[in-house]
Amino acid sequence: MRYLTAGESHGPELTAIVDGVPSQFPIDQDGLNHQLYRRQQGYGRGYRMKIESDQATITSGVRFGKTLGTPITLHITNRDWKNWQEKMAVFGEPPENLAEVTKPRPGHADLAGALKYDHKDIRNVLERSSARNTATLVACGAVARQILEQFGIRVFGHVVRIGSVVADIPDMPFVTFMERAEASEVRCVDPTAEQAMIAQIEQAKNDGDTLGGTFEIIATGLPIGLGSYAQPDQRLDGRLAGALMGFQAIKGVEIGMGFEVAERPGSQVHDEIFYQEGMYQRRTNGAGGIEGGISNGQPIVIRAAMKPIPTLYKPLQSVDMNTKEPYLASIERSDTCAVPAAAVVGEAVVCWTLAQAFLEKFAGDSFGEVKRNYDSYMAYLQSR
Ligand SMILES: Cc1cc2nc3c(=O)[nH]c(=O)nc-3n(C[C@H](O)[C@H](O)[C@H](O)COP(=O)(O)O)c2cc1C
Ligand SMILES: C=C(O[C@@H]1CC(C(=O)O)=C[C@@H](OP(=O)(O)O)[C@H]1O)C(=O)O
Repeated sequence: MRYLTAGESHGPELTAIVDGVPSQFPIDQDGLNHQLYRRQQGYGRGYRMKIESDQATITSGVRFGKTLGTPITLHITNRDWKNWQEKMAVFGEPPENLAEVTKPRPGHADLAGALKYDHKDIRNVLERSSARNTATLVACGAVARQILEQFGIRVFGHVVRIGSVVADIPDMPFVTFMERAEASEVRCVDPTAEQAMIAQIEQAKNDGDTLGGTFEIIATGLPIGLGSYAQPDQRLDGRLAGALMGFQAIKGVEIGMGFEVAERPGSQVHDEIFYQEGMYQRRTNGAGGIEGGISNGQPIVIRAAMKPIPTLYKPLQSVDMNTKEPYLASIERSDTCAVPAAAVVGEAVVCWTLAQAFLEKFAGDSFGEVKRNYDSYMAYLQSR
């Protein structure tokens, strides 16, 4: 399974082509749109999220609700396009009053992108480097999620930290945990931390500043055996870390115990193996569900660190690329904090990566064939 995405932040639409989804798979369009809706929520986002109401329209690869086994095209309209038609016209001359963006924002793609692609107007960079594209990642991830759900695999994300506020993670049933995060304005399961996070976002907004944070993604119900140690690019841990660092502003990824493994002796890191009730069992999950680049049947647990939003309403020092004179960086309409949204994008890219590895292991042209391969492997595992 693979995808390509396209589209500018203020262009007419975003597009994704998803290839390799087996045939005869039922696609739930409301399910896709629900994931897009979730990405738009979260305290700290800017005015753009009030303009948009993301919906995925499918124009190929699905007939009467079921996949054909051929490429699926997904479109997401940019409602804001109507305000940008002249400035973002595909053909014709630039309008006379066009204000070019020439003062790169530290932390954004502006300077490196303008120099690399020889753009004088930084808008030509920011339109595509913008995290608006994460809507397409969520749409692709939503297709992947629907495949995983058919096999009892669930993927869920929640916010652990925003700025200096860290959530206390309570021990509670998984379903309650998910419900709590879903109901929280910052996707945080700790109500005390949630209030402190909101206060800190407000403070940053008033100060013209921005905030980052960390989120955790948990995937349950995975079979043993996704990914491989055979080649570096087949390792599931590397693929998941790459997927998370493959979208805007993610600067660090930890799996399981993460960086703590460096501090502890082996006896306090590795998960002992037991054989009980006819199966192999673990009592701990320091490995975060992956050993040797392969899923080991335990929940996969990954955390990602998001840097603060680069556009500051109280801008940082920069340089005008036309005059080389010192200037404050340009201000583009912006979010103050997008960690809750990033957690939803994180879920989506994890769904995608897991579904991709799943379909490599249980490959089939039709959904029925995938299911037969899965059932037969699960029966085989019972015999080991
Ligand atoms: C969901 C989400 C929303 C974002 N919103 C903004 C924003 O409003 N303004 C901004 O300057 N950066 C925003 N960013 C971050 C930039 O897109 C990102 O920092 C930039 O593209 C540079 O890429 P890098 O951080 O990976 O180096 C957002 C990121 C995500 C994931
Ligand atoms: C549009 C989205 O996020 C955008 C990501 C973003 C950036 O620089 O990454 C800048 C902002 O764009 P705008 O200036 O149009 O408000 C965000 O709103 C979205 O998440 O759908």
